[in-house]
Amino acid sequence: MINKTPKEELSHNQTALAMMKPYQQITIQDCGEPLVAIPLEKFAVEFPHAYQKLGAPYHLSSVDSPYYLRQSVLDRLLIAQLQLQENHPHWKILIFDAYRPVEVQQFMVDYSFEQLLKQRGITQQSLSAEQHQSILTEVYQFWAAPSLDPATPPPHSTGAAVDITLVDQTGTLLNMGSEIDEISPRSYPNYFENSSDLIEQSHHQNRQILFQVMKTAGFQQHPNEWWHFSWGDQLWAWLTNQQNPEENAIAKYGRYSS
Ligand SMILES: C[C@@H](N)C(=O)N[C@H](C)C(=O)O
Ligand SMILES: [Zn+2]
Repeated sequence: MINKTPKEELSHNQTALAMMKPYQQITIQDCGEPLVAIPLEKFAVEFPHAYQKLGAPYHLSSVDSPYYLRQSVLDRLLIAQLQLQENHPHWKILIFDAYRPVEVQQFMVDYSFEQLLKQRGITQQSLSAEQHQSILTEVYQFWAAPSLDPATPPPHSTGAAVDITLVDQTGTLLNMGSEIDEISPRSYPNYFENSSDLIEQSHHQNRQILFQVMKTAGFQQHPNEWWHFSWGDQLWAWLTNQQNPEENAIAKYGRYSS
């Protein structure tokens, strides 16, 4: 992990502020619903969890597992899976990530920044201020800022967001054409929509199956990420209002604190 100097810390925080997203202006009135354990036997899941494998600090939180969601969000995820199984018996939703403490959000932002440096063969020593800024901007297109401000919680820290994919009746992952968390345009939900390549068309169809069942259950999809869905958080409310301005939706969930 990169140990940030105070100057770098300031620069990370300034970039996060400068990159405030429009959905972060949405009012939050937390309904106080509990965070509940996901019944993992009903879904598909990978063990060990991807971020726990990387050493993410779940132990700092009172909820020390990613497999938690707010009650109504879990209810809707179960509805989405039933919807999926109407057309695809025995297929399952694979839960990649759900509740994420802010400490883990910070860890993953730092990790993703470090990975991009590695991929581009840039060392900390040779990193210019411009490169630093531009790589951080890329990271924040896919990761929410690890804000501790109650008015701008990272979506997963509310317990209302979930990162998922699909497995078929044999437990095999459907090919979505890119890995979860890939920082690239291939992660955009409709990236393969107009492809003439048959394999890429099947990636799009698979993404559409996931999108449709989640939409039916009331979820909104992150505009840059085929795998990220939420119900009741600020992004959900903002997207709902974009689609139907008369809704005036506000967020039902803020950062979860026990
Ligand atoms: C990158 C992905 N795992 C994710 O969860 N992104 C959203 C926007 C987040 O950080 O809340
Ligand atoms: Zn997510």
